[in-house]
Amino acid sequence: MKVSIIGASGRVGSATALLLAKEPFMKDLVLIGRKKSKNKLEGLKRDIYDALAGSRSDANIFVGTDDDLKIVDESDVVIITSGVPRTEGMSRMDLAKINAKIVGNYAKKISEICDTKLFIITNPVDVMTYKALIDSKYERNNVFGLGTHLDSLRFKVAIAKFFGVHIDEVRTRIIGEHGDSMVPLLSATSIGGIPIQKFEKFKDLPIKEIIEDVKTKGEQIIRLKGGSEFGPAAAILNVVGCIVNNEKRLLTLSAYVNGEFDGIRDVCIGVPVKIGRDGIEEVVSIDLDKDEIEAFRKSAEIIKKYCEEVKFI
Ligand SMILES: NC(=O)c1ccc[n+]([C@@H]2O[C@H](COP(=O)([O-])OP(=O)(O)OC[C@H]3O[C@@H](n4cnc5c(N)ncnc54)[C@H](O)[C@@H]3O)[C@@H](O)[C@H]2O)c1
Repeated sequence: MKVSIIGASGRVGSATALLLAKEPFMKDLVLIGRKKSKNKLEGLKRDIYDALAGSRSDANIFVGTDDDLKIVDESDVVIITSGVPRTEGMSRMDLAKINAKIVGNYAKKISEICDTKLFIITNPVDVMTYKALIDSKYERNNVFGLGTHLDSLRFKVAIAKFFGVHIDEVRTRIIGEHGDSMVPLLSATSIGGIPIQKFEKFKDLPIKEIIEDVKTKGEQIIRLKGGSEFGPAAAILNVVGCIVNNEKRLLTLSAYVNGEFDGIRDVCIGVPVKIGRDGIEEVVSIDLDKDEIEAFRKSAEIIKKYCEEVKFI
């Protein structure tokens, strides 16, 4: 398996590089950054090789810059994490125009080099996924973003802690924008296969507080330690693992929807997708509660407005 990470000198890129390099499926890992990041990437490569030796893993690591992007040729997946990150007090959408130029430019250049899958992490991730899809002109199954997968994991942890159960017992998801308008799906939440509403403790679940905590988790981490890295990196690894092992898991990623959900069209947004060797193999259309579909529609409208704004820049 060959995976390239664009923006590998950054927080999320470097944490992802370490996790991926340790996986037995990883053969060639390419770390890409701007020219000025070259030394940092060389240092990262050496550091990861030490970590691999210490954990009895093996992979080949290559370093490249914007000037030699051809090194990504034949990648199974190209992960894009490049961009200006949020600082305290900024919303993810504040970054849309700045980051659209960066992501769009990489998407176009990569598509001129090879056929691959583009996996977008840069925020606002739904808008960036749309931009990457438009500018790469790849088929829609080959372009997807981390979407609300990380938010869903955060929601899962909160539910597991409240009910005092192992995290694997909880199944849940959040759809919509990776941002303020995200939509937690209680209708799709179960513990040990039992709908959450059937538990006696459900009536005491502080759902509003939990959702607010999930929504602000990224901001909390920025305030406390500068930015998140391990959470996103683990979520990214989940997705790459699904592709490599053709797992066909239903994850909540940012995908192009065109009518699968209540007629919402031409936008990239967090939805349940079946992910396997061919990337997004299906956008899984599900029956939502009335308030959930209304909230999802609003979320799609917010993202769509920004997609229109960045489409041609
Ligand atoms: N989707 C998610 O769940 C999620 C989670 C965490 C972070 N993010 C996003 O991922 C992105 C990276 O976050 P980070 O914490 O690693 O940031 P970072 O600042 O640590 O790294 C950013 C990377 O982008 C590169 N970069 C910056 N400006 C550039 C430009 N003009 N051209 C090319 N490359 C440029 C930097 O050199 C660096 O490699 C951000 O947009 C952040 O908001 C998304």
